[in-house]
Amino acid sequence: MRYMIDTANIEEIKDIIEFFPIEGVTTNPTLVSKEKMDFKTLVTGIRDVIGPDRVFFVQLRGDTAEEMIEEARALKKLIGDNYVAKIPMGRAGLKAVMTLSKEMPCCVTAICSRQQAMLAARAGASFVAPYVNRLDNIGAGGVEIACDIAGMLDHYGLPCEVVGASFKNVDQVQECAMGGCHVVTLKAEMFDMLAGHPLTDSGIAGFDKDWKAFYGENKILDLLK
Ligand SMILES: O=C[C@H](O)COP(=O)(O)O
Repeated sequence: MRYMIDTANIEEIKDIIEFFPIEGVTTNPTLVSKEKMDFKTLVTGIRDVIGPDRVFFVQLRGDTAEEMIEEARALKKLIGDNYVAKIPMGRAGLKAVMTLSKEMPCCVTAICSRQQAMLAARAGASFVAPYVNRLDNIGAGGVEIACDIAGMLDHYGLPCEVVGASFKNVDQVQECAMGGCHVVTLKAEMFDMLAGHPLTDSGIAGFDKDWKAFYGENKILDLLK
């Protein structure tokens, strides 16, 4: 399973990509609006921070397939080949994917059922984004749906990956990993939740104490001089 960060906050992105293995940035209209910035400045700012080797998902806002197609082409021109067109599930979205997927990778988002994902994949989407926590919150089994979708796509050999979205805890992420989800996109605070463990902290503190008992404040390079 690979990781992306789900934010439009440039400072969060800078921080997380420095310390964690992040394949890309996903955004949505809520996250983008939260930054209260000129849209073009924000998008180019994120583009410049993540560079050309990480993917950048920006969600389209058009009401029709034709509007979405125009938006996606303009965004690709601005961002580059690492742009992924994030397209809301629905009739217009599927129609847009059938054209756009010949020009750029597409992610169909707001996926809440297995058949939505299957339709998106058949339309040509490279990614589908099921909303894990939002489904879990209503007792609809978000983790199970995301994992079933991953299994279904792999079973049929479809070139489409699950980007699990909307996570609130480590268990959801881990269960998606065990269930074959290809990617998860997480809020910034989740990365430290995944990386941390009290036994890790106490183990490392023990090494530090034992080292200092003999070598004091010397570091390895001091002792190799
Ligand atoms: O784009 C979709 C978001 O990842 C949804 O996340 P959320 O449920 O935390 O708003």
